[in-house]
Amino acid sequence: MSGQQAGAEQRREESSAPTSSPSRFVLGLDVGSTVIRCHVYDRTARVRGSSAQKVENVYPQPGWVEIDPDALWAQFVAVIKDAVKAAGVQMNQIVGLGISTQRATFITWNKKTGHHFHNFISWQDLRAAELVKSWNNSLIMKLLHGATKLLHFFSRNKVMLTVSRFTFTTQHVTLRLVWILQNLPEVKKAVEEDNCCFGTIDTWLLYKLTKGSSYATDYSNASTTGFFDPYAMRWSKLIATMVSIPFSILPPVRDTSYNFGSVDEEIFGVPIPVVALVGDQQSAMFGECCFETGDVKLTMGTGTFLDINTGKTPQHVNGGFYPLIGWKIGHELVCLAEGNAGDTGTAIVWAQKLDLFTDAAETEKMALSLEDSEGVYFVPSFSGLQAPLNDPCACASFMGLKHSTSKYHLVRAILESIAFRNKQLYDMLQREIQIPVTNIRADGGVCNNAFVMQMTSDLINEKIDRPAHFDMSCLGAASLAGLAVGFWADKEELQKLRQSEMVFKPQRKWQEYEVNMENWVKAVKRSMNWYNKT
Ligand SMILES: Nc1ncnc2c1ncn2[C@@H]1O[C@H](COP(=O)(O)OP(=O)(O)O)[C@@H](O)[C@H]1O
Ligand SMILES: O=P(O)(O)OC[C@H](O)CO
Repeated sequence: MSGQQAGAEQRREESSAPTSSPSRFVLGLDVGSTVIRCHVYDRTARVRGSSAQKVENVYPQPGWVEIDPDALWAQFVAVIKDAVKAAGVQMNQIVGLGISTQRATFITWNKKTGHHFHNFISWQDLRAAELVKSWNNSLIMKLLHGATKLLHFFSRNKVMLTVSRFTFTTQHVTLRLVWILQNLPEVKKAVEEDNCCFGTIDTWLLYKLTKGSSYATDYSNASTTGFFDPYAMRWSKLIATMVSIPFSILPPVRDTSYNFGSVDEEIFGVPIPVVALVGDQQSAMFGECCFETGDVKLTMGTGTFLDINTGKTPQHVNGGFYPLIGWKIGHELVCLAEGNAGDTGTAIVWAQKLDLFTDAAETEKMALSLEDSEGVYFVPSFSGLQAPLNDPCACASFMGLKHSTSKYHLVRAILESIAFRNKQLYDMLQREIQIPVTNIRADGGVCNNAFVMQMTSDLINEKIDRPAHFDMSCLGAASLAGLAVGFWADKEELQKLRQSEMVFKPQRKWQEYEVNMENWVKAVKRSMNWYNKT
């Protein structure tokens, strides 16, 4: 049954329901890299109850980042129960569940027993760095690039242009999955016996929630794996064949707002329909109501993700920004182009662990208490540097430390580095995407920070709108779920419900930052290729 069909049924049910029937709500969940949270939304999109827990990443070796699936499952169930309790409502008042997830974090499990073969391998994990390097320098890639460049020259076909510029990254699932297939004998054996399931977090949660009766992902999540073809809208035969990923382990891909099946009654006591699966950045885009071509959102959570709505067709790859499926709802297909920086909130969390402050909220005042960072620069690169530099071997570093450097300077340098990365990404967007930017909307935990917001607005010389609630991934998932069950009629209704808290306007000319930014770029360059030398 499609999301729209489910919606029609729900609307029918509501119109015949007695007026005294209890209020209904939808749940929006976001499984982030730092926090897993659930909000209970009413019809006005107001949050009626919430719950959140910190996600515990596991670091078994330098550069490896994993999540224990059993711990994640326990947290997922707990935040739902706690949020519903906090809202003071009953589980049977929940008409739909929408799940937004960190993308490209994956797991494999035994098809017969449902037992996982290993922890989730996070999108931040660098174990495939060597594979990435050797594939990108391989003869096959050179031949592929050469052949498609030639084909593009004669045909002007944009798909050929995209393939001619395609490179692997550690953030893609592709070569991390290849690493698992090559290094875990148990997985290899299961694949040979056709007993292996692959899934990103959404797929695995759906499988767990439905006790194995539903196995699927959605287009937005699939498009972030690195081996999905957004032009043909199916798993990429070319990439899967090239790196030997067996098709037999991949889930079917469905619409984003869709009836994926109901939660097994044993879990929450009632069978709640799972009616949206969506990648967190695409979800934030939907929650921000970035529905029109040219709408931009800037999410600053664990990482920074800058996305632009590019309309119905995927953009060709031009270096840094990559094409993604935003969402598919029936005949409506929205594509995005995205650029990212891997370490944003991670830098804040790291500094907090060092006791530079006790609460992230303090960082804003600490930064504002100084005129400048006194020539101290921070390079936010715990998981390498993404576009435009694309260096998985870059190190995180402070440069320009002096006897007079205090923790305040360090904190200010960290916040400035986030704004500098935003400027780098925005410049890249303007260079690569030939679509005029309409609105820019920010979200994610770090957008709480007015220092980072103002400096970003100054640097890019644009207004940036901050919503009343920053958990746009939760709201997006809830919105997509709500549309599927007729809780909300259409996107126009959602647009009317959107609340802006503040608009940051440029106050200083970007040239005032020019010298600082140049010095920061110098620091970034000096941090590059570090782990190759040591
Ligand atoms: N006022 C603040 N200033 C700077 N960082 C903040 C502030 N409030 C929250 N954060 C950071 O936001 C991050 C969490 O953002 P969130 O969007 O919830 O992450 P994710 O969805 O990736 O799990 C954390 O690293 C936290 O330290
Ligand atoms: O955990 P987040 O919210 O920073 O998002 C992670 C991204 O989805 C990775 O692609």
